[in-house]
Amino acid sequence: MFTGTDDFTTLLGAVTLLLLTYLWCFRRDPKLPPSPCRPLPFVGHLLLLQKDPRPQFKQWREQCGDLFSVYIGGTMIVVLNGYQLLKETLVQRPDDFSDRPKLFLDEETGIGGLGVVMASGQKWKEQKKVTLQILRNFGLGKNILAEKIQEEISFFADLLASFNGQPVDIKDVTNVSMANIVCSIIFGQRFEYSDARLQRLISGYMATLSDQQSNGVINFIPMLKYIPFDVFKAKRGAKNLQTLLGFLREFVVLKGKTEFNEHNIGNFIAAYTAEMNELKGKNEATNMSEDNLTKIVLDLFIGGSFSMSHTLSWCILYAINFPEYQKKAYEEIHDTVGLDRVPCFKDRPKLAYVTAFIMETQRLSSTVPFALPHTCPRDVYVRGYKIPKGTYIYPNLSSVLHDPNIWGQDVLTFNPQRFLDEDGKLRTREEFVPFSMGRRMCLGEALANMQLFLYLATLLQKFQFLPVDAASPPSMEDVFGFSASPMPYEVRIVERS
Ligand code: HEM
Repeated sequence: MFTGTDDFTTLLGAVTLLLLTYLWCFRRDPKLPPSPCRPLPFVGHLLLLQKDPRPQFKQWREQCGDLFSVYIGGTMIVVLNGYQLLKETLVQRPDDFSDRPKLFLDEETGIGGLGVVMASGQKWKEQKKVTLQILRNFGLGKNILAEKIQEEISFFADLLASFNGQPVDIKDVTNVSMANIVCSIIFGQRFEYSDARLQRLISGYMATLSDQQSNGVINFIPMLKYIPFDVFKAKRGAKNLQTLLGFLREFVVLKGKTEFNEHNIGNFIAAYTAEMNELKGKNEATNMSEDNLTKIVLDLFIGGSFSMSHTLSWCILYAINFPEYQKKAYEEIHDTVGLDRVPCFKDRPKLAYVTAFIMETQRLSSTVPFALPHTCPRDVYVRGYKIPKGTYIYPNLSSVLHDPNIWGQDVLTFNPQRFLDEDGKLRTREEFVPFSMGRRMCLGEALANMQLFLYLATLLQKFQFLPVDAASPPSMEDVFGFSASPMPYEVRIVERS
């Protein structure tokens, strides 16, 4: 029989043992980047992390410095903050900071690590180079890209006109139009907005992005995927992504085999297939394959749809909230291009205010605040701290785009003027990094710039964007998820006479 004193001693011993085990397991290597506080066993800082970590990361940067670490489960994540540090790492040491970590959902596709977005090393370099080359070729000479974009904009403008100034949720329609642009580039065809195939693609990618918010934690605590009832949407996420990939693969077969013609390579799938056939015909070493192509098609579809749709929605939201800036942009278009023809990409150098309006939208909205996760292929040292091989590294782009030391104390105010000099000429700044920095920078930057310019210039030329209730324009707060999107809002789109 134990006495009360024995019970107490046993309990005290057990607690001490647990405490020592915890301190042993979670002892800090002083060389690792500092953390805001000691992580808890099994969960790390998970319970501390807010749904929107941006304000928290700002505070932790002040507490720990530009480089800090957070733990989810036992997995360390390093957050890189500030322009100088991002330059020191992503730009000046590309071999150390350009790989991607493995992500659970990508592995579930069965073709994980292929394509561009999730690939690393030599395979990634080749696929990115080929993809960029094809897009560049489309942008040269006859400029297939500009033609496709302008064709889509004219359908989009007809749709907006059909609303007759009635309130409409702009996000629903921008989404469809942006996805259609990607379709015309990769498949060589656009769809009617009501076409079931387009709707299927859009619902597929939206489901994938929304699932990622629930199952992202599995990347750091893998055993969570075995929790019953699919609490973390692991199975659902994998199934949705498989469905989307299967559908895209049908197009790869259609455009790359069934309808393939070496002399008509005006769509991405055909151009990639022609290049692959040529290299294989010459027996040259290449990683080009149908699986890589399918994955790139997925990358372009997701990469080219959500960020573009969010950015255009932000542009229109700011236009509603700042009618004086909308007017200024319209007047510039009116005085430079006139009203008898639609703006073309060659007009861009003359439309400095419109361009500054888009840049300020991208800076303030910072739609992809943490870029995509990077990793290092070996242990590396930064500012005296060790980042072990395979660590998840998040470049905090918002910390640059919202840095008052770069942009001034009014950093959170929308003001296109900050991208113009005294003579009204465009002022580009190297700290403008919505597309990230270094080798992993967005592959679609040039396309995005052309697309955003053509959309905004054409839409402002044709329409006035007005709030539904002039006394209370829609909120400029964002919704933080995989990206930062505007809260749903309605707008009245009135044709200019
Ligand atoms: C306003 C629009 C866009 C923004 C703000 C944006 C932003 C980004 C960012 C921040 C990254 C991550 C870079 C990193 O990991 O450091 C990225 C990667 C990527 N983006 Fe974009 N993007 C946009 C439009 C597009 C478009 C139109 C496409 C293609 C049609 C595209 C395709 C990609 C691809 C394939 C990658 C992966 C690049 C790599 O891993 O090497 N993006 N983008």
